[in-house]
Amino acid sequence: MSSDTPDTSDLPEDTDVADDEPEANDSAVEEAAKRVPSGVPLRVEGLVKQFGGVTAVDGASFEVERGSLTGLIGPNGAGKSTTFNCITGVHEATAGNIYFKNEDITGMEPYQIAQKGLVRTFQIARELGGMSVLENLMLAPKNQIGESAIRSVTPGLRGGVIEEEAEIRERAWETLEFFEIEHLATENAENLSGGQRKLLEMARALMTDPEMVLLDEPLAGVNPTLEEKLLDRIHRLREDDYTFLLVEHDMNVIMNNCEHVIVMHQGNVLAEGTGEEIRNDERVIEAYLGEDV
Ligand SMILES: Nc1ncnc2c1ncn2[C@@H]1O[C@H](COP(=O)(O)OP(=O)(O)OP(=O)(O)O)[C@@H](O)[C@H]1O
Repeated sequence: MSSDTPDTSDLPEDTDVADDEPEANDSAVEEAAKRVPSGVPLRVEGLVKQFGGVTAVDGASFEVERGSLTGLIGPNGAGKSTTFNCITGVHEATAGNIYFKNEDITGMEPYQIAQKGLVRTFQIARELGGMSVLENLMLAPKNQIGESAIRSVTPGLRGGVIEEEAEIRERAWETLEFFEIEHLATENAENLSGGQRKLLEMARALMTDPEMVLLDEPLAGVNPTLEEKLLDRIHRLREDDYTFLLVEHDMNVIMNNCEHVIVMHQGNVLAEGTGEEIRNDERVIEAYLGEDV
């Protein structure tokens, strides 16, 4: 399947793509269509990942809807992190395929996948801990995307190229303000609290102008105030058409925030549905064996 062919089948009904549009609008419509990704940006098909004799992921298949906040849950060892690592190119899949916006990204390098707009948050590495929060943000696009292909982070200009440091700096400040951590701009990252680090990790991911963000336990160790702020920002970004896939052990967070939940168990997808459906699914209850679902 060609990655360059936009899938317009999921265009909302109120878009101005119509047969009777005047010809003068055609190029504008084409441009708009190019910016509209598939309704299902992420599709995982029969994913298998083995480490020696250990099968961590065993044929998992699922889809994530564009603009959704989808939860990926499962008991310890279910294969969630390994799935994340395969999707983002950190691990090479043993078998199966991963499609992002209808393009087969299986086997691509993490930076190539990031270039396509699919990123995951990473813990702030030790070497970045000694740098300021602002420097951490300014380095993020270069680290994850590669200097030659830094995409504009200005809404509506996705796909453009920015090279000037001033623009990256401006975007970094906007991102700091969005997370209300501009007062920490000059602070060394290693001095941040656990919760502030989580905000910085998320902010770094956003600096790469992603369309989809994979969040692996973004709220672990975060106090309730910062947790509320982080969730609020995720919802605001989602309204802005970002897509999120969230691994989180706190079931209340999943149930209260995710409109769709995928449950993994023993490397495969056990069940999918709304939080309510999942909560009442006997197979899920059994898989967790007494954990509070
Ligand atoms: N690098 C590795 N080498 C060998 N086995 C691994 C490796 N990574 C994961 N595994 C194994 O694969 C299985 C799935 O692990 P994974 O970390 O993906 O599960 P998880 O659902 O994220 O678990 P948790 O919720 O506890 O973080 C586990 O049995 C784990 O021990």
